[in-house]
Amino acid sequence: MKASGFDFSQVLALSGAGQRHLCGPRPGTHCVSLGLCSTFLPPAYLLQDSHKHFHPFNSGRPEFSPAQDKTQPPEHGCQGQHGSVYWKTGASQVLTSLSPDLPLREQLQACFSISNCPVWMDSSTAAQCRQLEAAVGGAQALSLLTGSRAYERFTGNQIAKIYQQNPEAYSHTERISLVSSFAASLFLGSYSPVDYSDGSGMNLLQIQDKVWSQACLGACAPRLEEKLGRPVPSCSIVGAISSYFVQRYGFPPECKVVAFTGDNPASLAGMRLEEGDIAVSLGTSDTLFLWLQEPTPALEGHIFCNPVDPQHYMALLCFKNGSLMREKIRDESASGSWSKFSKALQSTGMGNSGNLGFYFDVMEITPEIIGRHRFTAENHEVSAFPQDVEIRALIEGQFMAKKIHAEALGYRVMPKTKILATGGASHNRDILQVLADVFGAPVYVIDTANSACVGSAYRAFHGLAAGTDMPFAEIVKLAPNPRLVATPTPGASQPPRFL
Ligand SMILES: Nc1ncnc2c1ncn2[C@@H]1O[C@H](COP(=O)(O)OP(=O)(O)O)[C@@H](O)[C@H]1O
Ligand SMILES: O=C(CO)[C@@H](O)[C@H](O)COP(=O)(O)O
Repeated sequence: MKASGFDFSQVLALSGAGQRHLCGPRPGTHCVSLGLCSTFLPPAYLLQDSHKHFHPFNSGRPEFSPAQDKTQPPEHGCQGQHGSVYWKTGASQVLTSLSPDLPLREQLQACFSISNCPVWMDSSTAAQCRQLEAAVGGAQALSLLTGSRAYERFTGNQIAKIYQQNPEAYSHTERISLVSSFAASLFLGSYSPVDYSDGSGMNLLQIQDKVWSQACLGACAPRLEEKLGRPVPSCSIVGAISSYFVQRYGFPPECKVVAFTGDNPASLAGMRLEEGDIAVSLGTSDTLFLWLQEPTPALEGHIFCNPVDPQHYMALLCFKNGSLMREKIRDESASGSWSKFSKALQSTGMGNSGNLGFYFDVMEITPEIIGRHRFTAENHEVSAFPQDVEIRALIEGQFMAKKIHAEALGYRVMPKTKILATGGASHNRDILQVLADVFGAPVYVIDTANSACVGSAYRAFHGLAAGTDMPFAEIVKLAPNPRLVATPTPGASQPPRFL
């Protein structure tokens, strides 16, 4: 397989992202960079339930076979960051002695102490968040320590809830994996450590010292450190491929597994972000991230350890009302058609004649707010807009919120700033034009919208070379440059005429 200027057929490393994008192994190659599950891991294993939970190994769907690899669409469940998997006492022994004659599902289905595992869309842990913040001296103190104030989806709070509501299941848990380290564990045939970058999405890791915070662990659940294992740098080789994959699927025994990470850190690697750039991922959620030399934790947004440079950091803002909200407005105001949605953007002007809207059908993360709010140029709140105005109000409102929140964290659009767009909605040029106009900066896409997937491939190369101290930039220097798709319309940064 060749992609992005690299010949991946020589790669004997696996590196993944807890995400649904994947380049799986293809006949005659040894490479793999993968996003969690999709076509390679049997979708059945990680089937997702309304984005709230996923079920390791219990969906009853057909077992993976190499033939299925070619036919399964890469859309079946899995999750991004923050999801967790609970291995039952004794599971490690099963994992290390898998028979290549049997499917994973058959052998592992009894290995989990929790069958419906929480994923990032679960926001039911507000009480645990308040307890965690109180235990470490408040939201700001927690943010300084772990890079984020307490967030409902962050894994420490999810673990705390499981411990409080189901102490028996918790006490029968010998290991807790993130979705990313869970997938790596399958390939290793033993428990994989959590990497620093995905580990930063747990409210448990001291992002500067790269160790679990004893105060946070103690506030969440007892004996948690031993269940999590020691975190490792994101570019660590965590071991060799298990004999199960060698014998059953023909992986070369020399194949190494590089620590898996979350979808957003993997995307940062895939987009080869440079200082001053902003990456905007328009997936199920909308996320915005950038490379930071120094951490600047705040009460809004997150600071994670950087996945490709252990000395540096990345910032991330997550907006829950992203594509699913756009789909709702598309269905209501554009008869379910993206092309009609685009026409509405083309037929309305920048600034929407002063009409402004904020659309949060589910409780938003940044900021915590729910409901639809529409305002006319005269600042009157109204309950509806004409269809075309509604569509532009949604898209302009979404991007204005991103810009305002990013600036509150200290981001500044610079003359050399590139906006790198990825995710499903980055296929839509008209949406990207609004992005360019609101930020006043050019928008680029990389060859594939699956930046997390390609980032995992780069990380695999980087992991193999890490012992040689080769910087990530050197690893990706042959990759194609991002493609310019939208530049700000002249006058976009001027105050609108209707004011
Ligand atoms: N042409 C389009 N215009 C706008 N949005 C689109 C378009 N095509 C796909 N999408 C959106 O992309 C989303 C999926 O993005 P993707 O990056 O695959 O998701 P995930 O976050 O699950 O990886 C869908 O929810 C869909 O609304
Ligand atoms: O919670 C976050 C980031 O903190 C989300 O970005 C998840 O990582 C899921 O991403 P999508 O699959 O919805 O894009």
